[in-house]
Amino acid sequence: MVVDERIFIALDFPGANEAERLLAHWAGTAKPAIKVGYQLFYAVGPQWVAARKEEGYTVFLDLKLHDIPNTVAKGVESVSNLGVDFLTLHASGGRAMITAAREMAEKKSGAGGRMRLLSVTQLTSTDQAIMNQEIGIPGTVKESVTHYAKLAYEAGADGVICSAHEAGDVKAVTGSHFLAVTPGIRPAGVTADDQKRIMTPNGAIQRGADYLVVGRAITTAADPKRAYEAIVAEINQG
Ligand SMILES: O=C(O)c1cc(=O)[nH]c(=O)n1[C@@H]1O[C@H](COP(=O)(O)O)[C@@H](O)[C@H]1O
Repeated sequence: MVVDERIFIALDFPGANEAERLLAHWAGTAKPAIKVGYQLFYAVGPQWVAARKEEGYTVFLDLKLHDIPNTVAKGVESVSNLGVDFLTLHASGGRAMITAAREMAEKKSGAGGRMRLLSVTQLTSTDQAIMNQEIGIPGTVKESVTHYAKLAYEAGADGVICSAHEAGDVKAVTGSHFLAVTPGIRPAGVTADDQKRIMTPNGAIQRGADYLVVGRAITTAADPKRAYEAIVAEINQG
């Protein structure tokens, strides 16, 4: 069984039973990288997450922190104790908030290294009309994403969450090592659901994405492992 560290499976489930049933498909094989969002986190708590780390999973904790710098730093302090690999925070929280998070992540770095911080730019469920008319940000989505990417880069984040459409633009205004992590992944023939800025797995890699976040295309498939393996095969085709 092949796993690919570039794919994070979004464990968007109501509880531990559902999440563990999904992970059981990989029992006895290499472990896929997982993303725990707040639906699962609020249900199962930090101990469940720490236990997955102890089992050897690469864990991306998607809590999308957004608050005053001191509060976010304290949140990062607590999350750092879990040993997770990645944590999200909103770039729209501003420079001081992101820098406070980075400083705390550094202070708390241990033998396993430092937790990496990913700043959310414009959600992949947002298109230009929503951004302009509802959120009140003028211009194009690309302009907003690159603005936030530069801010996040300068403030000390390790990368951003953006759609694959902007992955190359993000690299152009930051650097090749600044991570572009892309949800909104839809293999050919899979419905977009609530996502607006979607891309196929191979299209995302071709546009410079470092990591793909894939939820329903795997978790609601009749055979989740087969769906995952098809995505691995697609991105390795090049
Ligand atoms: O931060 C995220 O992970 C995220 C940011 C974003 O802009 N869009 C987005 O879809 N996500 C997450 O990525 C996953 C996408 O799920 P699917 O649309 O089912 O593949 C969900 O867990 C979302 O919370």
